[in-house]
This record gives sequence, structure tokens and C-alpha cells, in this order.
Amino acid sequence: MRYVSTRGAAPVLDFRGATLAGLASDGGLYVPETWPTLSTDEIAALAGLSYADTAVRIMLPFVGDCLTEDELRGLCHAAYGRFSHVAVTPLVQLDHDQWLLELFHGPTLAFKDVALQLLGLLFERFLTGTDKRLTIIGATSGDTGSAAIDAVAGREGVDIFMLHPVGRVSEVQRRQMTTVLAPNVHNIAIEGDFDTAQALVKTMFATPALADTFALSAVNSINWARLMAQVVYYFYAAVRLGGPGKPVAFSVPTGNFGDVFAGYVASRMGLPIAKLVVATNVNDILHRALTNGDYSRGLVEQTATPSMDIQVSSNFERLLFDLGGRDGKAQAAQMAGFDADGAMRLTNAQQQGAAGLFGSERVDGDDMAMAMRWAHEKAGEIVDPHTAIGLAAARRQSLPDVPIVTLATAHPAKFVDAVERATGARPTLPARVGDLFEREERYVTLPATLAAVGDYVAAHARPSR
Ligand SMILES: Cc1ncc(COP(=O)(O)O)c(C=O)c1O
Ligand SMILES: N[C@@H](CCOP(=O)(O)O)C(=O)O
Repeated sequence: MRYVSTRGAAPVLDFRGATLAGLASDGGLYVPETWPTLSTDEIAALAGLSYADTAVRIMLPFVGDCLTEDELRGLCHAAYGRFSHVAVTPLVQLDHDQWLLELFHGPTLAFKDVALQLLGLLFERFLTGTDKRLTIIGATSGDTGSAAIDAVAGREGVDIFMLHPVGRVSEVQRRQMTTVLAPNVHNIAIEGDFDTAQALVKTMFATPALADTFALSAVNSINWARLMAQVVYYFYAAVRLGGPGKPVAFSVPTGNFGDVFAGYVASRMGLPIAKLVVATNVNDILHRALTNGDYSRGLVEQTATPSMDIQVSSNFERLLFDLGGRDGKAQAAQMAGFDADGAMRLTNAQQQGAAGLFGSERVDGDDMAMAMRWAHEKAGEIVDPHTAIGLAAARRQSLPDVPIVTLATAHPAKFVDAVERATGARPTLPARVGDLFEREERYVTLPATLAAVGDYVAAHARPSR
């Protein structure tokens, strides 16, 4: 399998190359040159497989000859062996057609673990036998940071620099990052929002003083391997609800458009998906783009769903590229327009292509709290605020006889105050998180400038040998 950049000017890479590079050198994102497909019989044959074995079947075509099937199986079993639920991503029924897909049974209690536990192992596997040292730079609105740090803390050959917006993540989220004191982990609180942090990361990739000295890599969903691993749970859930014979819909709480893009990939691979609902909070750039083609950023508003307080959704570029005829030059021009103006219009092809599969909903704080109460009172489930955005959007759909699965993206105890405000219940952190509130924290706070953050990275990273 070969990987091409959405902006058409970066080298074409294999899976190993795309995983280690993270972001393409032309500023674009790597996508597979073609979508592999599974026949109806191949999808039906996934029924009854364990999560790890399902992952092997789905991911093998993307990995190409960079890993043998046995190597991939070993990595998947190691990654998913760290989850606390035997099903890894269990389904929970809420009422006749409403389901939750619980994605938070990994070490850091959010869906990010599903991909990052594997990505940590992939980095290690691809670095073994080389003298390459990776410098990972990432941005987080709360959950990617802890999942990535857990996946690479203490690993040989990797340093990680994780930027989070100061004061805009929950205390549990912050502590899950800043109490990891391994010498290869560097937490940086920046004075800005998540979009600023993400833009800084992309700028650092394009800064020769950093990119030429260090082997930079990414753990955000700009790294294709992240999304590849997230495609698996769409198949895993759908076959348990009657797929491929019966179509299933998904409602996905969305910020950076990674999780829902993985659902799009599952559909391109042949999984019958009736609808993919893009559920946003009041930071609704994606809802506006999908309803009337207006992709224009506003100010980021702070909400009770901090992980989705995003106005520039990196992975939307992947969708626009695919729907727009995979024309790298045109995509680069469209993104340059957005960078210059903070706004762009989707083309007719992009709008019409998206309309066939995607729906979208904007969910405000009141509707989010109402969905939490509904889940608690009617179904006895406590859901986190991000999941509640997805659930509120799912409950607005009218899809007779189609099961609709809301992706439950985080454990409710990560956002305990918001949960208590809405439901009166105060979920407790699972014991595996340990003495999070007793541990020492370590991080620096820096202005959100390339000079400050770039200098810090240059001073603390170890050059690639
Ligand atoms: C708990 C939670 N839900 C939803 C999202 C949104 O996912 P994505 O950025 O892949 O759209 C995030 C952050 O990414 C998150 O941490
Ligand atoms: N909500 C995310 C934002 C980054 O998203 P990613 O999926 O691109 O890593 C977070 O928790 O950090």
C-alpha cells in the first residue's frame, strides 16, 4: 500500500514511512492511494472474531508488506491486551434502537487509547534495528495527550513534546499528562486554545531548524496510523448489530474530524453505514460546512466538552481531498485560501459527495445535559459530556429500524463536575488510574509562539542519530 499527500507535492511513502513521518512534508496529510475493500462475505466472516483478530483483518491491507500478518497480530494482541474489558470496545443498549459503543476501556479512559496503544508499538517496531530517534510533537485538548504519553513514556528512541491549552482541559486530563515523569516526556501548557497549539505543531514541522535536526513525528490524528486503527471498531460494532446484512448508523462526537473520518473509511471499504452523524458542540464549523458548505472559523468557545473545543478540524482536509477528485494541487489551493482568510467554500462535488453519507447536528450545553439525564434516568447509564453530544444528536435522527450507535468517547469520571451538574451522580475514577491526585506534576507554561515553543523543543529533544 502506498500513501499520497492530500496536497500532492510530498514523496509517496509506504506504511512505515507514513507512520514515522506523521505529517506530509508539503503540509498535507497522508491517505492511502486507494481504498481496500472487503466483500460482503469477508465482512460477515468477522462475526465472532476477537477485537484484536478483527483489527488484523481490517488493518492488514493498509500495512502492506511493512509487517507480516503474524507481526501485526502480535502487536494487536499486545495493544488490546491492556484494555480492561474483554470485548475491548463493548456495545451497550440504551433503548430499542439507541446503542453506545464504549471506547474508554483503555489505560487513559478515552477512545484515543484504541489507536495510540497500537501506535506506540508501531513506533517501537519500526525503530528497532535503526539508529533513528523520533521527536514527537503533539497538540491536545485533553485526551490525545495522556493516551500518547502513556503509549510512549519510557520508550527508547522517542521523545514526546505535548502542547495543551492552559486552563482548558479538565483536572483529570491535565494530571494524566503532567504526572508522568519519565525523562522522555515533556508537557507544555501554552497560552492559547487547542487550534493555536495544533497550528504551532504544524508550523514546527515546516521549520527547517527543527525538521532538519530532529526526526519529527506526530501522534495526533494527522498521523494516518491513528485513523487506520479507529476504522476497526466501526466494523466490530456493525457486525454485532447485524451487519453487513443490516445497515447501522453512527453518531460521532466530533472535533478534529478524525474519529468520524475513520467511519467514512469503513464505509469506503464496503461496510454498509446508513448514516454518519457529525455531532458538534457550539464550536460548530463542521456542522456549518456540512449543512451549507461554509467552512469558516469563529472564535473557540470554552464548553463542558473541552476536547471538542476546536474550530479547525485537521482531518476534514482528508474528506475534501477524497470527495474533490483527489486533486492534490486543487486541495493545496483550497487549504491555502483557508489559511489566508480563515474561511472557504466547499465545492459542489465536495458538498454533494458528503451529503450522501453524512448528517450533522450542533448540540448546545442544555441539550447535552438533557441527553446525560436521559441516559441516566431512562437507561441507567452515566455518559460523559462528549458522549452526550453524540447521544443528543443520535436522538434527533429518524431512521426507522436502523440501530444507531453513539461513540462513547470518554469515561464519565474524566469530567466529573459536568456529569454531576447534569445528573447529580458523581462517577469515580477506575482503580487502574491510581493515586492521580497525589502525584507530583511537571510541566512548563510558555507563550504560544514558535520562538518560545520551538526553542524549548530544540533545547530538550535529542537529535536523530
Ligand atoms: C472525549 C472526546 N470526544 C470526542 C473527540 C473528538 O474526536 P475527533 O477529534 O476525532 O473528532 C475528542 C477529541 O478528539 C475527545 O477527546
Ligand atoms: N480532542 C483531541 C484533540 C486532538 O485530536 P486528535 O484526535 O487529532 O489527536 C484531544 O483530546 O487532544
